[in-house]
Amino acid sequence: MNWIDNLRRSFLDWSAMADVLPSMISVGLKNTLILAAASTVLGVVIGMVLAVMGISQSRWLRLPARIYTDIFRGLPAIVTILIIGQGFARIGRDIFGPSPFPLGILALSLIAGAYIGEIFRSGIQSVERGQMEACRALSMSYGQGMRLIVIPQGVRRVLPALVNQFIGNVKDSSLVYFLGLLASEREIFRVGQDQAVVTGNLSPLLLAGVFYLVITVPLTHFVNYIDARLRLGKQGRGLGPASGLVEVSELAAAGTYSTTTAASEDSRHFQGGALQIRDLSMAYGELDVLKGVDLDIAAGTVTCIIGPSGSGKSTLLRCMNRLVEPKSGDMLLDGESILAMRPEKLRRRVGMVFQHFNLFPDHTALENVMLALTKIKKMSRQKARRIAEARLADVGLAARRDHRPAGLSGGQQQRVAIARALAMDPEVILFDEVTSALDPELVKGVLDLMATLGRQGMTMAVVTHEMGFARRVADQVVFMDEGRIVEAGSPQQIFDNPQSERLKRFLAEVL
Ligand SMILES: Nc1ncnc2c1ncn2[C@@H]1O[C@H](COP(=O)(O)OP(=O)(O)OP(=O)(O)O)[C@@H](O)[C@H]1O
Repeated sequence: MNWIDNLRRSFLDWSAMADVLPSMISVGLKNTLILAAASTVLGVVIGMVLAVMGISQSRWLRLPARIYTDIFRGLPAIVTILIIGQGFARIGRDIFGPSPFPLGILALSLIAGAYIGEIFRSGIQSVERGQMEACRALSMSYGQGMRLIVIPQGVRRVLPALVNQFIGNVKDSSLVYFLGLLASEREIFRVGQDQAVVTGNLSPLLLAGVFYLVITVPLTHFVNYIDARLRLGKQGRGLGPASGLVEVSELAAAGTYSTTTAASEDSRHFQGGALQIRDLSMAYGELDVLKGVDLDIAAGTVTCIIGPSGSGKSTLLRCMNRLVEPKSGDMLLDGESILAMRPEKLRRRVGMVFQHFNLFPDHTALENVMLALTKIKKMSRQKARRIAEARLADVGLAARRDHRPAGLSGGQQQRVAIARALAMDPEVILFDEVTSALDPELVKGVLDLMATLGRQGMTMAVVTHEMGFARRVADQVVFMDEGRIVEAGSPQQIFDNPQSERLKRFLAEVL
């Protein structure tokens, strides 16, 4: 078997491998890691700048980012390395001395930056819009929302892709030998190749290949593990997924909120604010969505807004905390014009709970509730923690405070969202179809909690399809159609004695 011997001599010459091993480790491995790590770090900086420019509103920021990316992604790596490494050799010598090593790192960084910028951009843009809305509803500015929630979440999503980029840099570092590195600067490939020439066989190169795999393969598995941990977080042991019955009993056990008792037995009392809406109109472009809405919501009362899909219910709610801006009209909160307030200041007083919860997935239940307290209200962590724990206990989730949203049922997530809004101590809470995304058996827990808040004097505007809830809990029911309030009155007036044809038809369909 002559050819087997040939192969063995070419690739498995153990003594040639043993000879090259020390310099492979002390020179090659070290330099490859320096090249790859430095160019990844620099590439991350360049990439983050490119990503922020790339998603900017300004064309003059987007355009240069686009051109940069197209150029450095389009050119073969070796061309960039030679152009930078040799074309700028003189300047490089003046700045860095005789070694071409720093220019090699720079060239690799410029290439990596173009890819990393695209990775970051797609990561940031893949974060659901609801996350930024939740930030704004918690009275964060756009910049704070980006910095605290959207960018970290986007970056976490692309962590595996970033590690792939590091792996790419490990491999691309083999190209900088073209620049004529000094002997002490040779990377893995160059050490292997030089020794292959000396021994006349490919075993040192095979060893170089093994070294590359030793770096890259464990890294891939490690990042997958980290990714899974970040996503799921630390899950409490022994607390499995909850059924609807468990959810209701969680609330009953919470003590402060009882699900069945009358107002006198509820221990808390909120100081709800009063809302007045005057001739409010709003349009999305050409589409008139609200057409002169007038509505009074007395302090400490529950107003349920019902109506067919597309009638403008959510838009009316979103005007009240200025997630969208009306075209004309005004809204008053305790007599003060909402439109004259700074939106961030308004949103401290008017909280919001969304259909899809919009919890921050990388944060535990406790951290979700604490975040705005520490970052917006500037409370100490201790104080914020105390308040957050109390609000989570109020909604029956003391035992699940260390869970991330992914480890909670929809009903529990929604109760965390309510605790998060309550923790800001608002005067009004807006509820936008908060049970529509829940499995039927989880709806009751959330509605019971809302009913209790209503009895405790929180001013609530509730867009809902739950007619039973509206009838049982609302002080006032408002029926909207085609951007107008068609009828408003007590639940008895609306459900038992509807006046307009449109409301009669609507009730016939939904009841
Ligand atoms: N961001 C937006 N851009 C453009 N049009 C929008 C936007 N949001 C809502 N609309 C449109 O405005 C109208 C009112 O929407 P809105 O969500 O307020 O209605 P709704 O009564 O809450 O309906 P639903 O019960 O289906 O949520 C609809 O025709 C909708 O398509």
